[in-house]
Amino acid sequence: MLRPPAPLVLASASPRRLDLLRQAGVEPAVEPADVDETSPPGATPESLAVGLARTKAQEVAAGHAGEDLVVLGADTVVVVDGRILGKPTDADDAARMLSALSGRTHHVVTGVALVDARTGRTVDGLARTDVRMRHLDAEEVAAYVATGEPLDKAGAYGIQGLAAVFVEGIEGDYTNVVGLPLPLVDVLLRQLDGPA
Ligand SMILES: Cc1cn([C@H]2C[C@H](O)[C@@H](COP(=O)(O)OP(=O)(O)OP(=O)(O)O)O2)c(=O)[nH]c1=O
Repeated sequence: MLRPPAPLVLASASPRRLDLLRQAGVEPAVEPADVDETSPPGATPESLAVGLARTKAQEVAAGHAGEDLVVLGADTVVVVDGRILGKPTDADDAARMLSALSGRTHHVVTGVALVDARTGRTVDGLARTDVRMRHLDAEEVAAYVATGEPLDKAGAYGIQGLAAVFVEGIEGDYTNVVGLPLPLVDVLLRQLDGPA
């Protein structure tokens, strides 16, 4: 279970992140951040994920300056062949992403940032999980995309949903793949509460 030092605000519209926090015993206020998620040229997956997590958390924390709250931001990207896959723009983009992941091992990176709204202190970190996906044929990809599940998810799949069938194995934290690495959140909450 997580034990935040102050009430938590989730700076995210992701229902998966809310579910994971609830699973860990926390009922956060939800205040999605409105940030531009396009990848700047030269960004690495790690710098992008952590940078966006910080931007999301700091934007929401700015609206609560001085309040005794902890704001959590996160960003998840899928990486294959060094290429960053965010959320697909449409069904064709989703099908392209799934074809790129078919029969391969890729990795999922989630950046997490916590901001103490009272002091402005920010801590961040990232988690990485390798995911091995079995071969998917074109007809199967089309059927999966038609369910709509891939469209709001990085890499165009949900390991917690229908795509569980496609995943042969993972190396690393499962909750990271779903969108919020709970063991990392625990470490960061302790860091935020500890000496500077
Ligand atoms: C790889 C993978 C991603 N995802 C989801 C988690 C995230 O919601 C989403 C990645 O997009 P993000 O941009 O990280 O998050 P978001 O747009 O959903 O929410 P916000 O920006 O407001 O924080 O993909 C899954 O649900 N299952 C998976 O297996």
